Amino acid sequence: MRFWGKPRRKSSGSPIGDRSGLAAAYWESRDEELLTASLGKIARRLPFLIASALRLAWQAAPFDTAVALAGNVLAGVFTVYGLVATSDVLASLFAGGPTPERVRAALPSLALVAVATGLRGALLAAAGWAQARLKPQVERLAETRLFELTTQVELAAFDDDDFHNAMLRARDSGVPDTATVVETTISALTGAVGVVAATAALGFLHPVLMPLLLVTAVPAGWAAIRTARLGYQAFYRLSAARRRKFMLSDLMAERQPAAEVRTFALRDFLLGEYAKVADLEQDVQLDVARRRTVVKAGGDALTGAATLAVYGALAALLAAGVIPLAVAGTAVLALRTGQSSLAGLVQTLNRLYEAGLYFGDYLAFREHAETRTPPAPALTPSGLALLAADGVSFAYPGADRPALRDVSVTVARGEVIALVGENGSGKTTLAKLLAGLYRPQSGTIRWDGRELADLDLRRMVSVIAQDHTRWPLTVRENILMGRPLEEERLAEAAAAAGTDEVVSTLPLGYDALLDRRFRGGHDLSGGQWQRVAVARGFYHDAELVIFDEPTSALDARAEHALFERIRRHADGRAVVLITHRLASVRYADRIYVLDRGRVAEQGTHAELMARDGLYADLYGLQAAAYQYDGGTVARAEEAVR
Ligand SMILES: Nc1ncnc2c1ncn2[C@@H]1O[C@H](COP(=O)(O)OP(=O)(O)OP(=O)(O)O)[C@@H](O)[C@H]1O
Repeated sequence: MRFWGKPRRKSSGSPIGDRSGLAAAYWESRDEELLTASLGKIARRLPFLIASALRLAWQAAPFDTAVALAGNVLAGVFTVYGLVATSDVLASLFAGGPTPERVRAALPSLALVAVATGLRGALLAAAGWAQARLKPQVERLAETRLFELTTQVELAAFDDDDFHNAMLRARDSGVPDTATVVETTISALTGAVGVVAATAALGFLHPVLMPLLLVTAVPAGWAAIRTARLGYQAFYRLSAARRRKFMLSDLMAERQPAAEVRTFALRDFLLGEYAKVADLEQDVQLDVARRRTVVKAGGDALTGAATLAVYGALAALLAAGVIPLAVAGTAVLALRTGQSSLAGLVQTLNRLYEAGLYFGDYLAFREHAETRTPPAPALTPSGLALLAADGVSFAYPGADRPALRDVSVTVARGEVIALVGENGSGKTTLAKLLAGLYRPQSGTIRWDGRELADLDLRRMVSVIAQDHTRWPLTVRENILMGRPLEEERLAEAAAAAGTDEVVSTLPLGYDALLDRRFRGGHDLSGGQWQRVAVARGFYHDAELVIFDEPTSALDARAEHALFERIRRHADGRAVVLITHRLASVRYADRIYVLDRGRVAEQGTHAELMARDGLYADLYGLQAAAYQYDGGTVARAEEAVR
């Protein structure tokens, strides 16, 4: 039951004071459905769920699936057999004659009961083992299939809220519930086989006994469903509170906000907020515990009454001579077996339906993600002579205005072009389009005359992103990123980016793990991380290298050295440089000035200064900021460099 189990939580991301930001989160999207699902709805959906789960189980582990299914079915057969043989034992014991003879007569049937029980136990053990083996294999297959898709879908899919939420739901709830669906499917099958076996045994004993099973099982089934519903209701009532609690727990126990919690003295405030939510949660849980106890007691009382009625009916059948005593005795055993199987079955079906909703999300996501996976291009370019974007426009999914409008730029081998402009003018977006990460909605981008979409650009383009990832790996792995180690190149790349200085301060050097969450892990400063990211770009010997704000966190000396190195790096490659440090783009072969998604100006530094437009304005502003004591712009520029 989800309510009592570990909730599927992800960090809420809600702002601290946001009391209204309690709308349902992606992992709660199914709560309402669980609350309102009718038995009919559950029953209609089950065949699809069971078929999908069994197909997946078969793909993950055919042998274990077969053993789990066959073991349970055969165990059911032996249950029937054992019950019928029990009736023979009782018939021999209740027959007339001296006791030793009656016992002797019962021995063959007794032996059959023992064999049937032993075989049933062995089959159930084998099925249980196969079932336990299935779980990790199914989970692994489900997860692998998901990640094969998430690493392949077009990048734009991650900018689409609906896609992103569906992906998170599939990953956080769908994958774990896939194994649950398989597990509960087999448990449901076990329960169903138990019910069928008991019913069949009763039928063998006397057809009139069959409906009695239903009478005893109905109250237990009702109690099982009612208890589950109470759990859903509570879970639903608490969903907003739970989200707030997750958020508070992140704020109080995570590393990143720890400093501000102290500097702003937020402790009492946060603990107070936590107490409010925890009180509410506790009240609801205690209320549910009380109501569940009442339901269970009611269910037990009703089951007792039903059992009494069934025994009364048995006694009546016995008195009327419809069934003999031995059959009545076996019927009691069969009823007990069937009763517990049926109550278990109802509970399992409820769980199956619940897990099935998330499993359904998983399946739907996979289907949708397939449609967002671009076909693998067959052509890998041998080099790059000219990359040309022509009349390119692009809008992010859901954005009300385009990030780029009718943009044309070119960069040739051996050139450095610079993209400059104010925040939000579209520089990073253009760089991502040039790298083939997004596709333009209109216009073309051609790599030596071929559309980017037709080319496999892996290993051809290297992007040092502005918001580069801080990979929780060693320094060496952070630079190599899966490429083979070439010591000399690693040393060169590290020296060019100034990463060698960072490495020399780490006790384990290149083997230092850059993640404080692990024992012996290190963290780096923003500038040190940037040096690692830049070394990665140099190490990956690509045809097109894009540096997006590579020096934003570097000190002045490192920045100067890096721009020098980038200029040299352009030898034999095409380089796109995005930076706000205009003094550093003076030597670019061409500068494109972007303004609200358009190329407002383009040319060399001298041409743009002579034009006295936006670039000259921005440049003048920066240079003026460096002027001191009446110094000239020329002196100031020197200082910038
Ligand atoms: N993933 C995204 N989804 C939606 N809109 C985006 C996304 N990334 C950027 N934008 C929007 O696109 C526009 C251009 O953004 P872009 O990051 O390209 O600007 P930029 O010139 O690189 O800015 P900066 O100098 O701040 O890095 C902005 O209006 C921004 O809000």
